[in-house]
Amino acid sequence: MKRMIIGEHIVKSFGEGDEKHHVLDGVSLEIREGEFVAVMGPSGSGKSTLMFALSGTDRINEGKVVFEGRNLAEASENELSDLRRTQMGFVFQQPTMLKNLNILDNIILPSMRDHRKKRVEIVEKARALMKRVGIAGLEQRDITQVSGGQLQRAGICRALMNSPRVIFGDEPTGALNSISAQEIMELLGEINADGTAVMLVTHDAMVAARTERILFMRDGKIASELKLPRYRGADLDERIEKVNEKMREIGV
Ligand SMILES: Nc1ncnc2c1ncn2[C@@H]1O[C@H](COP(=O)(O)OP(=O)(O)OP(=O)(O)O)[C@@H](O)[C@H]1O
Repeated sequence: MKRMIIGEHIVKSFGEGDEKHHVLDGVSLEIREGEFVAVMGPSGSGKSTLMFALSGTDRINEGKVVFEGRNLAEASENELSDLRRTQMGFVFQQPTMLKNLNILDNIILPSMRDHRKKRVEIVEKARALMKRVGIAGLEQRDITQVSGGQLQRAGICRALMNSPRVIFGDEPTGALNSISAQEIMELLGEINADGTAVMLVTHDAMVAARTERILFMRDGKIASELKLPRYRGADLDERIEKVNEKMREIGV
């Protein structure tokens, strides 16, 4: 598979002088087209910061991030925001949705900024996605009238509206009970199987065990990596055990 994102010796620091702290301390990695990757590691090890660096959400201090052949350091803020909107989807622990809009309008909101598209086409796409993720019929509900799992599905629809090349997820199952979490992972697995790369930050070994490559971070560096065969619905417990074993081995 072709390389999609290349990170070379990424340094990201916060603070000044004596207070300066390298949150990412020379991280190099590659994400290939269609890959399913998880990032694990202790709290504060730099997982979310890495995701923000790779997605061009945050500028880095040193090193390089190349997305689809494009050096992000050379892109303007507008170009970065276009790139994120058209090529990337984002899913967070709690989908940030507006209370005064119903589910459908929340899903289509970011796409409505693209004036080249007609509302009717955008709505049609949103309805198709809602059907695909199992929340057809909830279009007119308020965001307070659906379950956490349903809201996350709506967040995933929103992330898929522009058919991104990659979905970045920061603890996408973190606010869900274990059944909903499994269902959301099932869905992300299907989206990945259709060719969209997925990169998830997680503390949950069950989540990581469903991916095919797990990066373990410690102190702003990638301390280790675990590769797994593509998950096909069996042996999840064994996979979880492999993840836990690796974490014990490297002490994270
Ligand atoms: N904007 C910021 N300003 C200052 N420090 C920051 C900023 N963003 C992150 N940090 C610091 O960088 C470190 C890494 O943060 P990051 O959120 O990447 O960790 P994480 O591994 O994702 O942690 P968690 O699992 O708790 O979400 C933390 O010490 C955090 O306080």
